[in-house]
Amino acid sequence: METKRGNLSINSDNIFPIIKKWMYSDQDIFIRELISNGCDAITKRKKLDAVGEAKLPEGYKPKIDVLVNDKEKTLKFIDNGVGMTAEEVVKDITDIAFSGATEFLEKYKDKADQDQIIGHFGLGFYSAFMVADQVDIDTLSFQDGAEPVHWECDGSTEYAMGTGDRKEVGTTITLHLNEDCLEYANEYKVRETLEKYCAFMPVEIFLTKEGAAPETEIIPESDLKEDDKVIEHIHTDAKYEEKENDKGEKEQVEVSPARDEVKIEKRPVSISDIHPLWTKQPSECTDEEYKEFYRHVFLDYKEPLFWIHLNMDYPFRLKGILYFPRINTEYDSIEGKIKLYNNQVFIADNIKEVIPEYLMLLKGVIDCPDLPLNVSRSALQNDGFVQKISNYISKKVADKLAGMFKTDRENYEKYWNDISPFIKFGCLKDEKFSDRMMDYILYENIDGKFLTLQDCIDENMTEEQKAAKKAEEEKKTEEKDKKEDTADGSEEEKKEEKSEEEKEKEKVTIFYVTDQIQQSQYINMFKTQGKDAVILKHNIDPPFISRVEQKNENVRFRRIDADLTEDLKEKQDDSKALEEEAKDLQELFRKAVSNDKLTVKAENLKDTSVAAIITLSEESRRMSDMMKMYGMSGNDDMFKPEATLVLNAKHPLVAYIYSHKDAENINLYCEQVYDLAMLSNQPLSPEEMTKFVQRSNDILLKNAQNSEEK
Ligand SMILES: Nc1ncnc2c1ncn2[C@@H]1O[C@H](COP(=O)(O)OP(=O)(O)OP(=O)(O)O)[C@@H](O)[C@H]1O
Repeated sequence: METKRGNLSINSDNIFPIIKKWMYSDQDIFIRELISNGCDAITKRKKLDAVGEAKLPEGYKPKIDVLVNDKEKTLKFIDNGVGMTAEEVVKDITDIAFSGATEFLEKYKDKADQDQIIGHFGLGFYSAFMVADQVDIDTLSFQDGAEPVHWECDGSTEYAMGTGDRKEVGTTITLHLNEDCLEYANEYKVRETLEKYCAFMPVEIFLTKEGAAPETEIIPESDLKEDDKVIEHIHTDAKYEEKENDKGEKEQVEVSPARDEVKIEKRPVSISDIHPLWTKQPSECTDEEYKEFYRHVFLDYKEPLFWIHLNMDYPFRLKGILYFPRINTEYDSIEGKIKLYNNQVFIADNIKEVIPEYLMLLKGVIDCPDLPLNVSRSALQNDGFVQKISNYISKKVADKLAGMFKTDRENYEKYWNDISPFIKFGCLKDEKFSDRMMDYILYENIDGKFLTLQDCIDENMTEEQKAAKKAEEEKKTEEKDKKEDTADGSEEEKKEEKSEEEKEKEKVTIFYVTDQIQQSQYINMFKTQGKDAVILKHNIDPPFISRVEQKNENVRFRRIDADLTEDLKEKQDDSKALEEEAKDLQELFRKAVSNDKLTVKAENLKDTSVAAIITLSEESRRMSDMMKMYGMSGNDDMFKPEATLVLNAKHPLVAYIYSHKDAENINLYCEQVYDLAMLSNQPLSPEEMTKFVQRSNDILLKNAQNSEEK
């Protein structure tokens, strides 16, 4: 073939500077693009063979070799795919591919920053010019009588094409690396990039350093395989030693047998696993395989809790595995990773347009060949199809969890504390997921048992609420029966509007604990009176319970120190007297602790060991917690939750204070009682703590002196 010179059909004088600059951020994708082209060419060749249009040679093994050469500063991609004829090189490379690249750049060059294109698909062959000053193609088509072609282009708009010297069908792309990109002549850099993008490509990929002496290994002759490149056969004779036998005679004993071994070139190991686990049927995969895949892909040596194998063919194709990772401590930040693939080609991590946000906390792989990847991220966001994918994944996760709840409750409970942050976050972020999951949310109670919301409601309903519920149900059935009896059933349904007060009355209160140590006094009181509370101590819980309250109008959550339920108090015989007592005590305590806004209540608590406790109004505490979370509270007292000091009128100390209001040390006692109640609710400030310790010492000293006087 005569050497032909031609012009690339492009508008811009030189698009390569644009390619280089524009793509700078993830330059390494050229490796993925060139390997993908090689894979496509191999797939085409196999297909042509399958339909009888081409014949694969005996023992054909599809593969792509990647050769790095740091001396020559080249990087080569060699495939044994279909190859190209001269006409095809002109048509596919100089015309089509180039116009594709030009169009691509025209479209996206101004949007590069804010509107990144997913995975930069569509740039193809010309991405090689991001790192190379010159690119050569050496190719031989599978077609009968095809001549080898050599094509080269130095990054200007001109190219040269002539007869090449390739002997076998397939294509070699040679990149003459530019001075700024010599890192791609480094074996380790290329290996790292191949592992990132090509770890699951459907064709085996082998990386070799050109010119380096091959590594060798010695194996037993019996393990030799047909493909092994033998360097030498090694025979080692058996070894004997002279030893004395039982009879005291000397004899030759064999100490190591004769060996036949071979020195071979180290067997190449493919960088790609061509059959990744997600491509298999879930029924064919073992637990060990799932765990091994997880370790290998995420380099996380903590075993995952469980996983979901996604496998869908219709209405779109999607396969993948999502793992629920184990969180070590409640303080571990949860950081997941979802790797997105398109036909086993890695696209990117954590693409929030496709994967529901809360699932990013999981770890996993998703392969969706139908994803429109050559569009911008913002377009993906508004794409109905992408939305469907996201919904499907979300539904699958909810189904799996619901299934586990129903059929494997024991494990579900075991994993609950690990998985609940994901689930609760999901409920907050995704309305549908929340609807699907609400019945399967567990609440661990103070005895370590796991309850559903309905269990919590049932156990916390007061007798009045139970009676009211029963009455309402009976009324409903009666009305239904009546309606059925009326021939035309036309009677209009009368809906009774409930007043706010009625609604409030109907609400079942579920108490919760956020800190088992700090709130232990309250927990003990609850336990003694046979009352229950659930533990909700994760950061996600405050917004989560607000969501549950919104969704279930008849439920309200109160922290265990929010209020005193009637169950903890004696049936009051003389509330008037208690009110009077509270009034006097309030005056006394306000003066003693120098806080004229302090609210003091007197109650007859059943638990006579408790002298005083603090209650914090739920609303003001939630507000204050929220302020703290957003770092807005500062030292401002305005956001401190409203505290009430509840004194147990039945406790002898409280009774003493009440009946000795004018005693000499009464302020000291009041302050101490107040601080002790505070201490069982929250840590004291450093100043408060210092005062408390000093005062405790004073009281002890006074007590000691008194005993001495007696
Ligand atoms: N290694 C190869 N073997 C055979 N043909 C090839 C090879 N590399 C490229 N081609 C041909 O050149 C064409 C253009 O390649 P290019 O990578 O620019 O775009 P593409 O692969 O068609 O699409 P994409 O934009 O998704 O990469 C290919 O469609 C193919 O016909």
